[in-house]
Amino acid sequence: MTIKPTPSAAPVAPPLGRSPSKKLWMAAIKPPMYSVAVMPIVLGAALAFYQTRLFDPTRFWVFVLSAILILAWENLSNDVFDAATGIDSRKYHSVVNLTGNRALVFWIANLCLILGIAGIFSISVAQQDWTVLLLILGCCGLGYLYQGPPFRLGYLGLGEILCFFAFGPLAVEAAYYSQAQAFTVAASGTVMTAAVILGITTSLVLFCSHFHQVADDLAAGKRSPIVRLGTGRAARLLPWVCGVTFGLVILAIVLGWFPLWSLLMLGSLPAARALCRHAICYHDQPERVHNCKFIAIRFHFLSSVLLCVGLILGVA
Ligand SMILES: C/C(=C\COP(=O)(O)OP(=O)(O)O)CCC[C@H](C)CCC[C@H](C)CCCC(C)C
Ligand SMILES: O=C(O)C1=CC(=O)c2ccccc2C1=O
Repeated sequence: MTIKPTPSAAPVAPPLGRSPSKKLWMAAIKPPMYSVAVMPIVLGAALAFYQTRLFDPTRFWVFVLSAILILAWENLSNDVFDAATGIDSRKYHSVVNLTGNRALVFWIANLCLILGIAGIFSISVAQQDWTVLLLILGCCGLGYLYQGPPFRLGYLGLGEILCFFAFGPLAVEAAYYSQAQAFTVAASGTVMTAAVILGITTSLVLFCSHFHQVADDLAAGKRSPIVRLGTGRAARLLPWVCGVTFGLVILAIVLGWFPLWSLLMLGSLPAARALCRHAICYHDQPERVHNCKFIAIRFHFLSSVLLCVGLILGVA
């Protein structure tokens, strides 16, 4: 299936036809979304502390800032690349539509990427070891494959898989290594299980972001998992996927990979239930389900924070 880029869609004026409102800019920047960049770093550092009692605050904060910059690149370049296919023609909070200047957004995105990678590079220089840089370059590569020409794998419905590996195993292992500077067999079960859990909850955010976009995605030839499954079947999948994350925590505790305190993560069960109920109730009502990804972010954030707290308490 080829996606024929259309001529750059003329910027769409905001609904009111006035200069973009603060609300549109907040929707464009979407601050809560950056939880998905921060939590892999927090989880990786918590895992390293649990395993090695090591924590370097300077490396941690440089990594967090770098991750935020890299995710800013991903989102800004997403608007740039999607402007070429016309899929965002009705996305009033696209930064390209808000500014009407695709080239400017493209170069700002690239600046964010360069600064983000420079931060990661400084960590690798400090460690005299390129492992962290290579892992994060791999994340960036997955990010480009998702939306960048000529790949646009997100249009084939592969975004959630790319998202899982980028924000799960790759980012968490990179954050872990930036602190522990070693991968041990003994730690691998703990680190990988936690990374898989975070990868799943992060992919859930992307999955849930598509519920209200079925019409636009279909029109642009984007066959997201929700376009492929249908909104009803997709919504009914959520309880199973959330259940897998809780099952993995219990399994890891039984296997001795997680401390008993990790049961704290079950505290995010209400957030998971809220997500599932919202999607199941409103899956075919775009005007009601459009905020589903932010409910997914609340589950993602709570579950990962509680898992980190459980790991740290498990040290004591
Ligand atoms: C931009 C992303 C999703 C939005 O896509 P969509 O086109 O549906 O958006 P709109 O509807 O708002 O137009 C995120 C896609 C994630 C991608 C699969 C993987 C990104 C990897 C990051 C670049 C890596 C960050 C690593 C960091 C945590 C160290
Ligand atoms: O704008 C969005 O819908 C998303 C942006 C983003 O950076 C991200 C990152 C990881 C998972 C999902 C998402 C989005 O849905």
